[in-house]
Amino acid sequence: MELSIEQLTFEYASHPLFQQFGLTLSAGITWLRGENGAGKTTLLKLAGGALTPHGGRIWLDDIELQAQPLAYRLHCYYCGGDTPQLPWLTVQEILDMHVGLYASTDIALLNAQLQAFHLLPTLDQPITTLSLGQHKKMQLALALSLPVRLLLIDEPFNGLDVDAVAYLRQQLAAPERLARQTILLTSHVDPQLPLTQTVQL
Ligand SMILES: Nc1ncnc2c1ncn2[C@@H]1O[C@H](COP(=O)(O)OP(=O)(O)OP(=O)(O)O)[C@@H](O)[C@H]1O
Repeated sequence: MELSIEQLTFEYASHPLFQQFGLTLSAGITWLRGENGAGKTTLLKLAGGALTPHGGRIWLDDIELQAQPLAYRLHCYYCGGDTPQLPWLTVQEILDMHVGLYASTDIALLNAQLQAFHLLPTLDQPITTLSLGQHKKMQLALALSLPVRLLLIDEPFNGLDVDAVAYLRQQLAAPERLARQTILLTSHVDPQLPLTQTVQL
């Protein structure tokens, strides 16, 4: 598994953020560092196909994002902690939607992750009624279950209780996961995970 970003150019109206930016990531965890406003979240969104580059190319193995956007997206999951996009759905309906999109999802694994994050009692709640930490946990339960090659996680530990932080560290550090997934995460504190590399923006 390899994420390859070539000559990436991207700017917001008043912020030229990336100019001819390049990055290659292999399997395992990459810690993306940088001060507030450096562009970490923007880079995750670009790599996840949630923002469109103004120049350059992004590949996941042999799938180019711009050329095969749907195929690319089916191999990656962006875990951003953003507010829900479909606020009228319940937690279960959000989960079902993801299971429908990512066809070979292991449902038993997803249920185990939901149980570990104490989310099973929330399944019938409207997604908007989850607390910040519960919403993060729902996204992380999906991140840890979906059969994707690329995981993009913005500030994985923000808003989590102590037990959830420990559980997430153990799950992310599992050797079989590190062998099969490319994980790009941002964190302002040392994530205390086995790292393949650190990238400073
Ligand atoms: N939609 C937008 N329109 C205009 N500017 C934006 C937009 N989103 C982000 N920016 C600006 O782009 C820059 C990078 O933002 P980004 O969220 O990627 O930074 P970050 O490194 O993740 O920051 P933090 O550590 O604070 O989360 C910031 O200066 C931000 O104000």
